[in-house]
Amino acid sequence: MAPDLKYTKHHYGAESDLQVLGVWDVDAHNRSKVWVIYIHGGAWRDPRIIHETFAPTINAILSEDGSSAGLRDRIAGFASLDHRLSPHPEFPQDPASTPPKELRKARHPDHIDDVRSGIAFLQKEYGFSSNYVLVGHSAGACLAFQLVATPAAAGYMPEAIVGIAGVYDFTGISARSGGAYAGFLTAAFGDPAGWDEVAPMKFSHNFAEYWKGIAILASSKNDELVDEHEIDGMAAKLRKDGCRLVVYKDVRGSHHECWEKGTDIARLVADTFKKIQT
Ligand SMILES: N[C@@H](CC(=O)c1ccccc1NC=O)C(=O)O
Repeated sequence: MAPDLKYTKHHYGAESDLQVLGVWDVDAHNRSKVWVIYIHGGAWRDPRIIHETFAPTINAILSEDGSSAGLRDRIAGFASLDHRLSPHPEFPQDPASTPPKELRKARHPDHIDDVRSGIAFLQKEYGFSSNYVLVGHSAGACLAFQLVATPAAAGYMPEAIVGIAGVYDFTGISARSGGAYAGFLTAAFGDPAGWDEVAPMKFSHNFAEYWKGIAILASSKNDELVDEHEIDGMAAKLRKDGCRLVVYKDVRGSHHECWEKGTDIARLVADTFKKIQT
């Protein structure tokens, strides 16, 4: 797992074993350098998709032969966040016998509260202010945009968000899935009547109001789980709000292949570094 970097696992919360994050130190205390922070996907509930799934991308960014040659010198470190998860019917837990810290019973806003706490923990430790690129896959991309939608996070706004295969419109994707996604969306966000209020594509406020960063949205034509409506709708919302936006639809492979391989996410991060100041 990114073998030439020092890896440390930190607990940023005491309520759940999932309130942890991983740090891969490149030049962590150099405040002129940029952090790359990852939020995994897994539909807010999949216990198999955890912060360590960022490792292939880190390796691809550090490999000098790809699109990211020379990038290492600009990077302070990599961090990857876990957050509390919602219940998953394929991984049932008995509340009577499961230790409270292991029980997956999160419901919005628990996931986003944890993302905010995790980033606050990193800020306290390393003080990088806005010198970070926030990368999110699927549900993680949704969480990244939820983060910058609230003024409470103002001190910690990222210079850029890279959203890959993101889920941004819960009502829309649930309808297009023929109801197949209603289970995990309800587990994460409760009654469908409240979904639009918390879905990034449906936010009533303007994204550019609190966040001045650049949005990079990416998708794969071969994504079997998240269709093109999600990226198109989110791009339209960000464009309407006047955000700086770049859209890439050239990610390869199935929904989960991009983080399993890491090379396409590495390329997106490298392109993002070309667009930011630091
Ligand atoms: N493996 C996941 C499914 C999943 O990740 C997913 C399925 C449909 C649309 C988006 C998904 N992931 C988003 O984070 C699960 O079954 O919980």
